[in-house]
Amino acid sequence: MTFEPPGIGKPQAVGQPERFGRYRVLRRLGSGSFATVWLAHDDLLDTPVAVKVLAENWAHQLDVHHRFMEEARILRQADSAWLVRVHDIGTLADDRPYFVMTYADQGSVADQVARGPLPLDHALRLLTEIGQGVTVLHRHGTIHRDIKPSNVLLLSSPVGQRVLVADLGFAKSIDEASGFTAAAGTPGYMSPEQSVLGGDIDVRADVYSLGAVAYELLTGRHPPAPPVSAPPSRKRPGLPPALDELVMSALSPDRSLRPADAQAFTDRIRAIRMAPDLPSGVPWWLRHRAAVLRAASVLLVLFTVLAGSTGASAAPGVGFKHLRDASGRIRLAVPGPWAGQVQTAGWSPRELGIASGDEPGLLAATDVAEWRTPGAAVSGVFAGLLPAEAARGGLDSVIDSAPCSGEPTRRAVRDPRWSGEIWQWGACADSGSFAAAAIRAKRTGTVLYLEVRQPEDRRDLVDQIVAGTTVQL
Ligand SMILES: Nc1ncnc2c1ncn2[C@@H]1O[C@H](COP(=O)(O)OP(=O)(O)OP(=O)(O)O)[C@@H](O)[C@H]1O
Repeated sequence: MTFEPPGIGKPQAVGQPERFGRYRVLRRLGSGSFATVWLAHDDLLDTPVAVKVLAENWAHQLDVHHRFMEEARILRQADSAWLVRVHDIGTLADDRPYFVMTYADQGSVADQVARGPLPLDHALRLLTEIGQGVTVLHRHGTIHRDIKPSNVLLLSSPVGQRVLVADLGFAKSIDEASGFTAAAGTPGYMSPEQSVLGGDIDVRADVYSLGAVAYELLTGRHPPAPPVSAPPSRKRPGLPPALDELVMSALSPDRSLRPADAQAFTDRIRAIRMAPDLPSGVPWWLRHRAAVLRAASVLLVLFTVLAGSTGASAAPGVGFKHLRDASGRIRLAVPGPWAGQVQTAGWSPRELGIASGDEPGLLAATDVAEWRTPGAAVSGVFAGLLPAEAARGGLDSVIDSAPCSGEPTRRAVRDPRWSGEIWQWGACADSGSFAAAAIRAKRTGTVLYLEVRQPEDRRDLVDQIVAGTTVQL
């Protein structure tokens, strides 16, 4: 949520207009504090565009009108590949101004981080590009003042995605900002000096926000209110110490301790990215955060979906529950006592650093929220589909860092329907045994990634879970 000066609210609801000038309106993309953004089509140049229109209830407020025009001017003048580009500007019949921008067709960085912490190399690439966008603004003599993941949009490009820094609604010229400045920004991302009414700010306010964005991309959460005392590695062990140092210095309440500007911050991110020993991927215990959060939001957690408990296929003393994921493709047989909480909403192998969208996935555990916590006394099974090419190199290509200390026992899957391998650690972080498996259906070639956590080190249970698993095409 954006912190707004008193008296500022959301724009009034408006119906869908047909056109803004030559731009044919397709649909509404969203509304901010002062404006609504529409997806439109430029029929003359045959290209989609985003059109930002000042809200009716603010059209006669001179300072808001001025700020809106200023946003368009800065973006036009800066004219950078790392910023949203402004192509045109106009006025509606009722005198409201609008400006026409590049349409960012891949959502925002906030959408990505909502799925969980990002693989390190991906997070560093995004930070480099965001830093370049903010550097362009600083060179132009502008402080953004509201850098956050939802204001960083993504555009598809021939080599993947490109970052576009957007929403300069609070931007201020460096010359004006040294005097009296109204408080503005978004809690969680704004520097301590921005929340002081009348305080003076400089480009280092944006450096603080860059630090906050870095913290969120790495840990999945924005930092606590300043002063921030724990580095991101506290939440995500294994990060390079130089990255911890950079994020903590950017988040320093004393701005003289921060990197001098966006350029200095970005140069240090680049140097960390180039280090030969940079770890990749996301530690295994962070992977399911996204799935758990998504499940919580759609209330899929906390009950067993398809019951039908039977002891027919069980090991002595163990009754199995048969479960199915939301897509209906994965079926699992899980020891009944472990299936107290079930989340069926899928997962994203992207969180393992594998290029892929959301895939079917299922987690059944005694406590789904603790699944990723090392040392937690949790038992259960996770199963998620993998793109076939991702597992071609076996488990080596899926697990990038050892989830437990010591060497696992490795064995091939012996099952009439599945091939693949299982790695099993007998004692994992003092919390029982952990097994990981990448298994390929012999008939269809479908690949499934499995994890089993259990208090004892029973191979027979892992084998039975594999044997009780089916995947529909
Ligand atoms: N160029 C664009 N391409 C695609 N979507 C855009 C573009 N510009 C803005 N949007 C989307 O339009 C919506 C409104 O954007 P806007 O910048 O007006 O406000 P906001 O950032 O959501 O809120 P606030 O200004 O209050 O912080 C957002 O969902 C944003 O992602």
